[in-house]
Amino acid sequence: MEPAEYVIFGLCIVLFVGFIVNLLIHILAIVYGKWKLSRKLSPPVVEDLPGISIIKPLVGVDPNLFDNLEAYFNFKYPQYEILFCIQDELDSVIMIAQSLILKYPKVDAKIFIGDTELKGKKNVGVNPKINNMIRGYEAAKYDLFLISDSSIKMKEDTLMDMALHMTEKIGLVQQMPFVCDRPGFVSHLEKIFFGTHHGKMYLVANFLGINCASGMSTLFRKEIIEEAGGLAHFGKYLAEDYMLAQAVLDRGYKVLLCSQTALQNSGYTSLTTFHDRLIRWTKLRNATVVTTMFFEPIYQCIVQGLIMAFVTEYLFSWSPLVFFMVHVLIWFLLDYILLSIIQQGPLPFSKFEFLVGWILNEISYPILVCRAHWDPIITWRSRKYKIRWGGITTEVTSAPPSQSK
Ligand SMILES: CCCCCCCC/C=C\CCCCCCCC(=O)N[C@@H](CO[C@@H]1OC[C@@H](O)[C@H](O)[C@H]1O)[C@H](O)/C=C/CCCCCCCCCCCCC
Ligand SMILES: O=c1ccn([C@@H]2O[C@H](COP(=O)(O)OP(=O)(O)O)[C@@H](O)[C@H]2O)c(=O)[nH]1
Repeated sequence: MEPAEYVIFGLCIVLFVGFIVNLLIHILAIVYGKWKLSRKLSPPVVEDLPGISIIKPLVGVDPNLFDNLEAYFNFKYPQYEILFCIQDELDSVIMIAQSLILKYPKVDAKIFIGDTELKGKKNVGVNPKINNMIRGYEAAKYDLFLISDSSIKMKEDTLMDMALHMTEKIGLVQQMPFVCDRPGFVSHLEKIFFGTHHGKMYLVANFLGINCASGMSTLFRKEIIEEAGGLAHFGKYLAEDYMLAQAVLDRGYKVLLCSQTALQNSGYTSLTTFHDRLIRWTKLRNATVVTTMFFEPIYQCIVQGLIMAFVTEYLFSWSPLVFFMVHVLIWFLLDYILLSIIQQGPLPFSKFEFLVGWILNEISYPILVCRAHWDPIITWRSRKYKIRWGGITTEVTSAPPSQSK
C-alpha cells in the first residue's frame, strides 16, 4: 500500500467507528429516554420539601402567555414564590402579571420592572436575560431558585418533580426541551426536531454527564451560584445556561435531568422564527463548545449517510446507494421510536406528517448550520451580539429593549 492509501484507509476506519458510535448513541438515547421519562419519584413528607423561588424573565406578550403563566399559580407544591422580571416598563406583559397576582392573592408573587440600567445602576453584563433577571434573583428568598423561560408551560406536579430530583450531590436539575402539542405544521416540525435530533444528543449527553444545558427550565442551588460569583457573574456570556451548568459541575456537583420535559408553548410559530432560533443556538454552541462545530455537521443523517456510503464502498465494497437508503431508513425508524418515547402519549400528527416533517428537518438542518457559519453575528430579540471563543460576548448594536422576537 502507498502512504496515501494508508491515510485514506485509516480515515475510513475512524469514520466507520464514529458511525457505529452514532448508532449506539441513538440506541442509548432510546433506552435512557424510556427509563428517565417514565420514572416517577414518590413524594416524601410534604413539609420536608424546600421552598423554591421561581424567576420568570418576561419580554413581550404572546397569545399563550396568560395560560402559560397561570399554570405557575396552580402548582401542587407547599412553598414557592414567583418573581416576574419584566424588562421594559412599557411592556403590556405587566398587565398580565398583575391580573394573575390579583386573581391568585394567596400565591406569593412579585413583579420587578426594568433591567438594572433602568434603575440607574450599570447592567451586570451584555446578556439581556441576566440583566432582566438580576433583581428577581437578588430578592429570591429560598435556597433553591428556578429559571423558567416565558414560553414554558408546566403541569401542576412539575415543580415537585424537579425538587425531588434535587438530592444531596445534585447542584442543578433541568428539564429537557420539548414542545406542547399545538396545531400547525411548523409546530409539528418543532416537535420532531426536539424529539429527535435535539432530544437524542440531549439525553445521551446528560446520561454521560457531559454539560449540555439549556436555560429554559433549570433549578439551581443558590449557594453554588453565589460561590461562583452570583448570577451577575454570568452576564458576560450569552450562553449563560451552559456556563451556569459548568460552574455547578466545576464545584463537584452533578447536573440531572428530571422526568418531565420542558413544554415550550409559544403562541407564535413560524418557519422563519424556528429556523432563526436554531441558527442562533448553533452559533452559540460553536462559540461556546468549539468541538460541536466539527462534530455537529457530520452527525446529521444525510451528511453522515453520504460520507459513510463512500466509506463503506471503500472498506467493504457495499453499494453506496443501497447503503444510503438503508442508513436513512434505520435513522428514520430510530427517530420515530425516540420521538414517541419523549412524547409519552399519542403524537398530534400522522405517520405521514412525521415523514414529511422529518425529511424537511433533515434537509434544512445542514443548511441552517452553513448559515450559522456564514454570519457570526447573533441576533436575539432585535439586539445583535458577537461572541469570542470561550463565550465572552459583546453587543454590537442596541435596539429598544421591548422588542419581541
Ligand atoms: C462521538 C462524539 C459525538 C459528538 C457529537 C456532537 C454533536 C452535537 C450535536 C448536536 C448538539 C445537540 C444540541 C444540544 C442542545 C444545545 C441547545 C443549545 O444550543 N442551547 C443554547 C441556547 O440556549 C438558549 O440560550 C439562551 C437562553 O436564555 C435560553 O434560555 C436557552 O434556551 C445554549 O446556550 C447552549 C450552549 C452550549 C451547549 C453545548 C452543547 C454541547 C453538546 C454536546 C453533545 C455531546 C453528545 C455526546 C454524545 C457522545
Ligand atoms: O432580551 C431578552 C431576551 C430574552 N429574555 C428572556 O429570556 C427567555 C428566553 O428568551 P427566548 O425565548 O427569546 O430564547 P430562546 O429560548 O429562543 O433561546 C425568555 O423568558 C425571555 O423573556 C429576556 O429577559 N430579555
